[in-house]
Amino acid sequence: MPQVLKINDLQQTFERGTVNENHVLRGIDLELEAGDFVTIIGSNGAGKSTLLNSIAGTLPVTQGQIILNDEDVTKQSVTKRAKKISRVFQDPKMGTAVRLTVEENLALAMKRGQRRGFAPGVKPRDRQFFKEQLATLNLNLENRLESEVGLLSGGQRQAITLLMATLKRPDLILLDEHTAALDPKTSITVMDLTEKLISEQHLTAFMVTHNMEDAIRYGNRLIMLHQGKVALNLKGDEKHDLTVTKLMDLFQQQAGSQLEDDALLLA
Ligand SMILES: Nc1ncnc2c1ncn2[C@@H]1O[C@H](COP(=O)(O)OP(=O)(O)OP(=O)(O)O)[C@@H](O)[C@H]1O
Repeated sequence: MPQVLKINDLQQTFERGTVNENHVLRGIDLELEAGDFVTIIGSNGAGKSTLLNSIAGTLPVTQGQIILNDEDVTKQSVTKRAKKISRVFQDPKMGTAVRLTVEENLALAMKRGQRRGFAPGVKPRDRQFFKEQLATLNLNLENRLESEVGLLSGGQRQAITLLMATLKRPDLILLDEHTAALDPKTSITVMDLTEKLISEQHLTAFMVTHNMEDAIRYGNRLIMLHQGKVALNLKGDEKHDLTVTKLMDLFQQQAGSQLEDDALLLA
């Protein structure tokens, strides 16, 4: 499988040189192959969002390199990277424009990477395409093309955000606790949809989650961040056969300390 992402010695230090200096990422080395779906866990403040922010470019890195499809993007602007990397956040309000309709939001997503005009015009041909895509979500959204997104439920919005993030196939998709704000039933719907979109389009993905069961159930790889480093990097059978107990044991062997279940599960 071709390599999609390579991270070399990524370090992130906040408030350098002050009493509040915080060395959050302390040398992360990671390689992702095409189609890898990596779940990321770690206790509060472990640096999960910081890792995604560094990859997306919203944070300049203190040290290290980020290579995406053989291109060094470490110093590239967020806008330039957004053509290749899409992101879904925890808050359903972040991914969509509330005052625009469902089809206008999708039309904007189709223009990712192009210069956007002011009017999010929707061509009849695209409308048909959006309808087909929305129908695959099984949320009856294909009949809500002209509804303002702000009127939809959190789960429906998160489903649309996912569709928008994958409409123009990204090289990498970053999911930052994207189901954490949803009720348990909706969360399962959105997770199933996530898995379907990732596998159908053979996407390469990172998914941060506080839900250990989800981290174990989904994806082909699992990474645990601890004290600014990758404490566990599980793939293949190790990932496939994982249970919460095995995960805790592995962590204990690796870190030499006991993992508090709560430290991972509590947001
Ligand atoms: N822009 C910033 N400036 C200063 N400190 C920051 C910044 N972003 C994050 N931090 C600090 O870096 C540490 C790691 O934060 P981060 O949000 O990456 O953790 P996380 O693993 O995603 O945690 P959580 O599970 O609580 O979301 C925290 O101590 C946080 O306060």
